[in-house]
Amino acid sequence: MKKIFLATKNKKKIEEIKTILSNYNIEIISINDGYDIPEVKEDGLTFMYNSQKKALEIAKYLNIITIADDSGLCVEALNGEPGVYSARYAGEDTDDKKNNEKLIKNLKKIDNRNAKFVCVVSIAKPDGTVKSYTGEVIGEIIDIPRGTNGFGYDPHFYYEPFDKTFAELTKEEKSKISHRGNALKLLKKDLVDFIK
Ligand SMILES: O=P(O)(O)OP(=O)(O)OP(=O)(O)OC[C@H]1O[C@@H](n2cnc3c(O)ncnc32)[C@H](O)[C@@H]1O
Ligand SMILES: [Mg+2]
Repeated sequence: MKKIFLATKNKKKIEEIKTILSNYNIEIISINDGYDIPEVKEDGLTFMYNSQKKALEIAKYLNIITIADDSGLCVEALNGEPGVYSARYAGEDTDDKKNNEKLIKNLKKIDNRNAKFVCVVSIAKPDGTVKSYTGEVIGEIIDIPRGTNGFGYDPHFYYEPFDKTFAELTKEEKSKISHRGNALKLLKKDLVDFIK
């Protein structure tokens, strides 16, 4: 069975990506399987740049085909912030709670709550070949958090078609409509050919 490494230190992402790629005849491995991977500096200005950098560096380091995800929340009234800085919105030594507090504070007295999650998934080979796929999902930011599933900004991301926040969805429900799910849907079309 072919092996693919998931280059992320975010265990919630690992769970979501494994859910989405579960029906393939591939073995998905990650830091949960005892691999120690170096920190990849996310110093690009775009999701695409950071996503490819993470996938390529780890593919070369481990000599295994590698998938990476760079993602974030883009809020219209904040000119697309926090964007590529989503994970460290409230500073280098931050967490989901502090990031969410900063987000809600910055949206105080702002009526326009339009936002989108963006995800760029990249798959890279140790020889430097890389392909990327982008997925998005549109929602609204609500002040009062709802739900305990998911991670990051999920409790504040209201998805109108389901009348729920992303944190009120199961992994399976979220993956069907999420930015990550949408990006991985595109990757899946190429996957078998890419890993041949
Ligand atoms: O870089 P890796 O190791 O993959 O893990 P990370 O958590 O640092 O991931 P990113 O650099 O891509 O930053 C993404 C941040 O954007 C937010 N985010 C991305 N996808 C999300 C989702 O599905 N739900 C909620 N927040 C999300 C959340 O704050 C993440 O920490
Ligand atoms: Mg990161």
